Amino acid sequence: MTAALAVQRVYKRFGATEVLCGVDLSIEPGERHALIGPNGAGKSTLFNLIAGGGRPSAGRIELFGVDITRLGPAAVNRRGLARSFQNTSVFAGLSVFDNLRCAALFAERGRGSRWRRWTHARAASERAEQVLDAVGLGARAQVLAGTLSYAEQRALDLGLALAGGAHTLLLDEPTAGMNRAEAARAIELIRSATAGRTLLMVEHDMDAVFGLADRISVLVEGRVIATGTPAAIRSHAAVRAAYLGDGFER
Ligand SMILES: Nc1ncnc2c1ncn2[C@@H]1O[C@H](COP(=O)(O)OP(=O)(O)OP(=O)(O)O)[C@@H](O)[C@H]1O
Repeated sequence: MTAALAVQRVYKRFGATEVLCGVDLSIEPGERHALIGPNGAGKSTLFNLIAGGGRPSAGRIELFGVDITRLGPAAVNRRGLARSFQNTSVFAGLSVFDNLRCAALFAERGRGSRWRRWTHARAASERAEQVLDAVGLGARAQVLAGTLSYAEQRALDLGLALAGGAHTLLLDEPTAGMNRAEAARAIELIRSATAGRTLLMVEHDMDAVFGLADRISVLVEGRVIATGTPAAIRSHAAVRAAYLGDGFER
């Protein structure tokens, strides 16, 4: 089967510093994959490269078999990969619904006849309605996005990626800055709203990682030292030594 996302022998150097040293990752369509590792391991650098925010020094990145190594962020996004940021990217002055409609319109942006543009506008509104419910913001549709709570803004941010039609999502610390109850709700929301899509997330919260991921890769000093199911990673001696610690019993 063609991988949804394939990272092949990827290196990244900044000057004399080698931050990524031959990273391989293969993520199946529909898989939820978490990337964990200590601070400075290179997780954000790898995310940037996948999303088109930089070029690897060497190696190749494929999205559903298509080489995206040298594409910029907009071109990668057009091919169905969306990245959500810790700093949410919602339009504060627009309503929740209009945020979602804009994302859907942008994805549906139609050229051609007036009739075709009208049908695109209608399809965008319908998609916005669907996503609104999927991310649990149905009751907040007409509220200005800037007045949402932080957790709601993260939900809307996820909604923007879904409304844009992304089949592959990169989530950057989706529960960062949330209390335990908010984080637990966010995990459930991500699980239900992204069903059937491919997910790669960087996350430090081990409840979120072990609760959501089908497989986990552990990055240490620019190298993937282990990839496996949560159970395999939990009991992996090198992972425990390098990252989880011996007190980790979840
Ligand atoms: N543009 C850059 N120029 C030079 N060094 C960089 C650059 N970007 C990142 N680095 C270095 O690369 C290393 C990896 O950083 P990165 O942010 O990818 O790690 P991380 O695993 O995401 O860490 P954290 O969990 O703290 O976010 C760090 O030592 C960082 O200082």
